[in-house]
Amino acid sequence: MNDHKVKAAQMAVDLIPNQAIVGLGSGSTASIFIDLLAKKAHEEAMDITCVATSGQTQQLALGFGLKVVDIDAVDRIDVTVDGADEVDPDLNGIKGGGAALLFEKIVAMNSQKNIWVVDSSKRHPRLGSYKLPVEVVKFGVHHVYNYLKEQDLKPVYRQQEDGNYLTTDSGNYIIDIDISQVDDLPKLANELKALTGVVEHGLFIQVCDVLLVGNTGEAIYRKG
Ligand SMILES: O=C[C@H](O)[C@H](O)[C@H](O)COP(=O)(O)O
Repeated sequence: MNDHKVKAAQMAVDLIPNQAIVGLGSGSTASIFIDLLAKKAHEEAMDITCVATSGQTQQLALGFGLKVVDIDAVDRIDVTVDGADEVDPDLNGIKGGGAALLFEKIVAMNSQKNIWVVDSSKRHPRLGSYKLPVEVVKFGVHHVYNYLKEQDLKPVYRQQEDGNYLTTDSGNYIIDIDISQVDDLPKLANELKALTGVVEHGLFIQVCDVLLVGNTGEAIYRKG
């Protein structure tokens, strides 16, 4: 296990109160958080209810003995802990490296508080080093691809190891685009959302409330 990820995950576990309804993120750092949360919940006999952001996370959490319910079985989510692929100084970020962006965003947007757990390699002065995942329904996907290409966003279909296009938990494809030359990211986010066939994108703007950085031990709070 990566020590920096463990440290960030442990910092997040320390912020989870008893009787919380917790959104569980996806990815390697979120997985460590889930492991540590389950241990704490067991040791301290905490009453924790969880909502998962992917099938993989759900299986993992159930395997650790956590109580996981459907998102529509709860009226609120107190706090969600998730990883990120890239984070800027305003705590805006790119997510979806593990293709879980749609459920992650749904859970995040319905959470009272969003905590991201990262190491400092994820922090960048501006977003765009990491490719932005765009989740697109299969029907007519190539037309969306062509449009993104025309916009000079250098689209690439996300593939599995066997060469087939990766399919998300919702049965969609992922197209990764290059946003390194895009200045107005909120405008791009709106344009992508308005594009027919696009289900979601991995730009998370003003979503993260607290960034926990494992290797420095920092807790950075979003301003405003
Ligand atoms: O779809 C995946 C998620 O957005 C992850 O939270 C993100 O890719 C970060 O994952 P990791 O903690 O493994 O770097």
